[in-house]
Amino acid sequence: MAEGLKLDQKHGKGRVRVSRVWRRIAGAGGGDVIVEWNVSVSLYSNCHPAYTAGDNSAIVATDTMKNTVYAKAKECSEVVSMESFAVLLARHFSAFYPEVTAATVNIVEKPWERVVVDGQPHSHGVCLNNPLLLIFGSAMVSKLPRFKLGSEKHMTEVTVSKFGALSITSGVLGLALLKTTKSGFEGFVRDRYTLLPETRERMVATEVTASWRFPFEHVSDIPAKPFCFTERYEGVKKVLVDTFFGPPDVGVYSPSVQNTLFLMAKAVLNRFLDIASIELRMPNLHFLPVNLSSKENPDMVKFAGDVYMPTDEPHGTIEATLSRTMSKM
Ligand SMILES: O=c1[nH]c(=O)c2[nH]c(=O)[nH]c2[nH]1
Repeated sequence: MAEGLKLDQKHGKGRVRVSRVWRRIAGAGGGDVIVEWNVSVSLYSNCHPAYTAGDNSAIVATDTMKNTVYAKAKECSEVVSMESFAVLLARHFSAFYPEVTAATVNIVEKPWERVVVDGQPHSHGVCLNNPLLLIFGSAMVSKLPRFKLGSEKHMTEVTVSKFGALSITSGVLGLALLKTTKSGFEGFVRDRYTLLPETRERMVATEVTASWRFPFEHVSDIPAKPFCFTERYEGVKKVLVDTFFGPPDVGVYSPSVQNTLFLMAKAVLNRFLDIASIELRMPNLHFLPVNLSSKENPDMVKFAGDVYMPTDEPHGTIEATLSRTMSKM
């Protein structure tokens, strides 16, 4: 490497789309299982000569990485969670290639769900965002309490080093939540640039991105139970949503997105001891009160908590990570 320069690099294949079908006998909790995953792979290896001298001898071709995703999907003869598939892939890349020191695998799942026809789970039909859906896939998964909202997606990121050191997170992407009331924002800094009025009555809307880290530090620490990650995903989503909304009849007052975010994160850590930390990103998606008037028509639309203009930009960006320390919070 040239004097005074440092090169950090990795390479991989992004957005490898794979779908795996497991054929199963129809019947109680049965039927075909299909998943659709968008997989990204990054490999850490010493490829400096490729950058600096055109020497590709240490490069695993990204095309090979793509092929491996399909080959490993084929090898999974039993239904696997996407976290388990990510671990399997990351272990393969870091162990199989002498050049590779660590591998990161990201997966985002498209939320296909078994369709229900005449109250009966269909043996081979799935659709996206089915609000009626109560089960998906195998008998084991079907026993989980499903929490169905909308178009949110399940994601995971797994890194495995050559010696099995592990980092594993799961998350939810785009969990859209809105309350028509029980939200306000008061007491913030006021200066000559401030126009926003203080309020104890507003709508609040967000699209939560959450990512929670498991405490497993080595591949051998991963629980043997096949669907523990899927179960945790459903559980975390439910805790996040329940905390955001509060009880169905009275709700819960939110003095800021910041406070609600904190309570959501804390509820997850309190409920699930196998989660070490959680990162929440909660954009504040503004619904602007609509007032329309002209000299001739001063009261065309006068806002009375009824007509809003939904916006998604610009939006507030509220983000925080809550982690366990040794002492109890
Ligand atoms: O809950 C809120 N947090 C903010 O930081 C903020 N800033 C703002 O303009 N509105 C809001 N609302």
